[in-house]
Amino acid sequence: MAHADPAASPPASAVPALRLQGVSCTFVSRDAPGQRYTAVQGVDLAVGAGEFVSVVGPTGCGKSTLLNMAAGLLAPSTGSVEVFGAPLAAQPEGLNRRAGYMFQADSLMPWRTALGNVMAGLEFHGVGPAEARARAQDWLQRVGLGAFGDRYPHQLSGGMRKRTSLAQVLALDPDIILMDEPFSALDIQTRQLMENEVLALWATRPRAVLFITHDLDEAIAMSDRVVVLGAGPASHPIGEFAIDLPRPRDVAEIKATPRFHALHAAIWAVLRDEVLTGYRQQLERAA
Ligand SMILES: Nc1ncnc2c1ncn2[C@@H]1O[C@H](COP(=O)(O)OP(=O)(O)OP(=O)(O)O)[C@@H](O)[C@H]1O
Repeated sequence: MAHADPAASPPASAVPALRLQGVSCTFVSRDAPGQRYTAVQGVDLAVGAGEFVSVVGPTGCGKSTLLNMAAGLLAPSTGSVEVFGAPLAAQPEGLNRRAGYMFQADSLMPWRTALGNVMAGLEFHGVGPAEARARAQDWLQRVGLGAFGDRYPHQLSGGMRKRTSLAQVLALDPDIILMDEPFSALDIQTRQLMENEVLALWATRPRAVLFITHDLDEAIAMSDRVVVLGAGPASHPIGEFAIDLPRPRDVAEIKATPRFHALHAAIWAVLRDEVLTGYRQQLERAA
């Protein structure tokens, strides 16, 4: 019996869902408009299909810049972004259509109900109203808001609004999820609930996740891998850590384990000086 040569035709799963290769991003400087500021430089970062990867780094080091490039919202100055092996710029309008995004700020439309908000994304993607309604209702149910579909965003708590945003993203069934500090505005208990819910939903269908956070505890508790970015300018990954904690995880419980503490100590040893540098830079700019 003939066997395929694995080197000649790698399995589809070997193609990363997302790959940033030699990526840099240079802006016109905010502090001195005549000058340019290279936020990130020479960044190589891949997220496998179904892999949960967090990026941590000091404030202002370029985490959101990386995420925006992965989303296709920002074009790299040099280097390339590939989505399941296809260059991003070659995709319609350069947007990453395989990805759903969840940002720090609420992206809900205040004039639409929770159900209307979840339906809106589906309808925008061409799903008919009846199916959009059914899928939106199903996702609201799954995030625990089945009875709240008729509420407007201002009638929902911060955690409920986050759940609605999560339903909005997951209803589109993206293969990649890009999250930029999605829970940082929540109180600690609600945040832990949301983190556990995201992990539980992710476990039912693991998608590639690129998760940006300031919070090293959150990064370790959630991820398969944590990437540490150095302080800017020209920030780039300076460390990468496989998180070998067992799943399923409860984020509060996992943080009490010796392995979690060992991982935290190892990553913090790399991150600490960068955080201090980032903080110093911020003070200098403010002076
Ligand atoms: N549109 C822009 N124009 C000019 N400079 C920018 C622009 N966007 C980002 N920057 C600069 O690039 C650097 C990286 O910004 P970015 O928001 O990616 O960092 P971050 O790590 O996400 O920050 P934080 O941790 O504070 O959220 C910062 O110094 C920022 O001021």
